[in-house]
Amino acid sequence: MTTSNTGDATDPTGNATDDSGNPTSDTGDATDSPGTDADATVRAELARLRDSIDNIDAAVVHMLAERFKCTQQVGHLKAAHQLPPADPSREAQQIARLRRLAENAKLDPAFAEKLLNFIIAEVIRHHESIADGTGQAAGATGE
Ligand SMILES: C=C(O[C@@H]1C=C(C(=O)O)C=C[C@H]1O)C(=O)O
Repeated sequence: MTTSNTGDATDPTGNATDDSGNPTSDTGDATDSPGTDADATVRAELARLRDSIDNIDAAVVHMLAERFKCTQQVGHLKAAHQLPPADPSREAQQIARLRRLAENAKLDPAFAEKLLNFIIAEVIRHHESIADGTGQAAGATGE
């Protein structure tokens, strides 16, 4: 719910809800309204799906953290051997591969490409900082 919302919304069944998603017209008696059971079912399904979304988001964060630990090491290796921060031919291979994986997984390949480019741009920024001496020390985790 946004903070700018002043009026009551309706839930997915069209019933009036308050800002917490609770029915405003329901007296709380499970037997008095035909909409009550449906409301509870919808809320339970929404909560179940949101639990899965939260688990997936946590997995994404942990996987990204592991990826950045690897790329930080690559950055130090490159800086130590005067290699350039970016490697466009490697990136082209990764993008082609990720687009194929996305298509097979029924994920929009253009979205997958944008996401990878966003991540790689951040990695290259880190590598540039490591090379110019303003980056994170080797082995530092920030924890
Ligand atoms: C991590 C590297 O450095 C850069 C970042 C990449 C990435 O985040 O996957 C890929 C290529 C490089 O532009 C690398 O060269 O492998």
